Amino acid sequence: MPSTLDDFEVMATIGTGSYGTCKKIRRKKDGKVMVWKEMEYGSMTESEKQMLVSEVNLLRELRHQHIVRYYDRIIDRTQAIIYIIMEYCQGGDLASIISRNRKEGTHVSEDFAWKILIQATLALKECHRRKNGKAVLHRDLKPANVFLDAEANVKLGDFGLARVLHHEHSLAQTYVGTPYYMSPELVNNQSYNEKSDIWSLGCMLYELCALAPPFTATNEGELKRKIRIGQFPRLPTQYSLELDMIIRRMIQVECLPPRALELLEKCSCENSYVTTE
Ligand SMILES: CNC(=O)c1c(C)[nH]c(/C=C2\C(=O)Nc3ccc(Cl)cc32)c1C
Repeated sequence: MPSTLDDFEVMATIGTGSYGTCKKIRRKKDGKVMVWKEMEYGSMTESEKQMLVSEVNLLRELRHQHIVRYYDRIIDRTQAIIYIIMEYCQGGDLASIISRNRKEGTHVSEDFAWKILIQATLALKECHRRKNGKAVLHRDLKPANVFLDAEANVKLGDFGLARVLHHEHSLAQTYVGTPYYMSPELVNNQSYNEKSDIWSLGCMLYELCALAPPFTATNEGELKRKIRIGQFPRLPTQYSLELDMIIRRMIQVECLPPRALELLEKCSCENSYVTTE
């Protein structure tokens, strides 16, 4: 029996994310707390709508402990809104942790940084593992799209929708914000691939520790120049050389960053103290 809007009670608006509004909801029949992301599709072309539908169906196949679980979707054709029903992540997103640390002048611990690195890489490895020939690329890895459950375990969210809404003809969503995590292939107008996700993950982990992105600029031209050069400061000295080095491996211009699997092998030999599962 497909879900309807009446099956749920809206508890609160918890975020206006990159692609719509996130609301905390409670399922009436059993009280289970979930979220739905409301996305207006009225201004999308037919092909974008088809891409969105096939994208959501693909994402519903993703089952992994470090990827936000997609449960269902409701399409309200009268309002041209799709409601994507997903797992509730009580710990919120990494963007909130970074801004709080910036305000308080504090930093996440080394253990926490390794935990996020390993669990987010495990999630990417699952997505990049090709299923019937289709890898799911995130395309918009950033602190606002990485969530934490009640035990501060990673839950990667907003998978793949970026492709639909960043589609060059898309009117559904104008891209907002400076693309600090833009990978070298995007700077050079080449196609996005798995290693672009790894590059963005490296930038995100760098910002989690350093409280600023590796590459900053006042305009996109300057940002692209800095990314091409690929030089950025070492992590704050409270973080180990090993952590700095593995993040540096992910943000490499001269030779392509490693794939998720290679990263995990490197982590396991350098950090037996961080449990990965
Ligand atoms: C202030 N907001 C929060 O603390 C917060 C909390 C407790 N949860 C969230 C967001 C999500 C959440 O809890 N589950 C999600 C699944 C997919 C997406 Cl795109 C977002 C979420 C947020 C933004």
